[in-house]
Amino acid sequence: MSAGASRHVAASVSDSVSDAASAADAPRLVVAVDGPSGSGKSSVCRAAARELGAAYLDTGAMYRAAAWYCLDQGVDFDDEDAVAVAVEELPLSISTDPDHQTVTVGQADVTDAIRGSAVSEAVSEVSTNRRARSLLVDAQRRIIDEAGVVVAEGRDITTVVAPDAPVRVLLTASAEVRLARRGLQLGGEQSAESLHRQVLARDAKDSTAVNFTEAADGVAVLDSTDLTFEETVASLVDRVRAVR
Ligand SMILES: Nc1ncnc2c1ncn2[C@@H]1O[C@H](COP(=O)(O)OP(=O)(O)OP(=O)(O)O)[C@@H](O)[C@H]1O
Ligand SMILES: Nc1ccn([C@H]2C[C@H](O)[C@@H](COP(=O)(O)O)O2)c(=O)n1
Repeated sequence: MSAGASRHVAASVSDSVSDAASAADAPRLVVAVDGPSGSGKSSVCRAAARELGAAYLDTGAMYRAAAWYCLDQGVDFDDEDAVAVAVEELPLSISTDPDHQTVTVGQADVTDAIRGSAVSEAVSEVSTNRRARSLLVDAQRRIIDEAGVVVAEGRDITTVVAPDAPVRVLLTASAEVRLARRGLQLGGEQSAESLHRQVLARDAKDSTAVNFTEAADGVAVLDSTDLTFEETVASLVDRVRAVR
């Protein structure tokens, strides 16, 4: 199966937002993965999707793109209605190809910009906005539906976006290990305070909107604290192959 290639720019978040488009009779399988910051969701799920020949959906990138758009439009984050309206009109397009992650807002390629500190610090203002969440959840369900076979990761995929997925996994690791991994990922020069803000403080704020610290009924825990990256990917892939 193909993970998709071309991109379509959407008129708003309510329209088509991904490159995923599967035929009605194409195989379907949703792999839902949630977990806290730095647990390895994006890297592990992207690698697993590649190995499975599946599409890959990074829902955090959608929240980040929404935050980028709010910043770009000068939206007042204290005004919940204004944030929701911005997300409603968000012209978002996201690739589901695990080999080519691209995110565009209108004509702007924001793939790199959404990883910057301005967006990282603002994104919880979007993810804790109920109307914004509801719009993005609807868009995610549409993308997943079109993708056929897809590994989707975030904070509420196992519980809200795709609670009926045949594979549902909470990917965890100890706070100490997650901080160390994020530090390494960012080049080893971040202060302890900065890492704490980017990992644990963000988790604390995001936890007020959704629960991703405990596995819901039927969700398997994959604790990667003592696993290598390759062992973690293999464990996820094995769980998918067991139901295929
Ligand atoms: N089992 C593992 N062993 C060692 N390193 C790992 C493991 N899993 C992930 N990593 C590394 O940890 C770092 C953080 O992983 P990643 O960015 O995928 O986390 P995340 O859960 O998507 O975080 P966030 O939600 O904040 O975006 C990456 O550099 C990744 O390669
Ligand atoms: N399904 C999701 C995905 C992400 N979020 C929030 C949590 C983060 O603060 C932000 C960015 O996610 P990341 O790129 O760090 O995975 O979006 C959420 O609430 N629900």
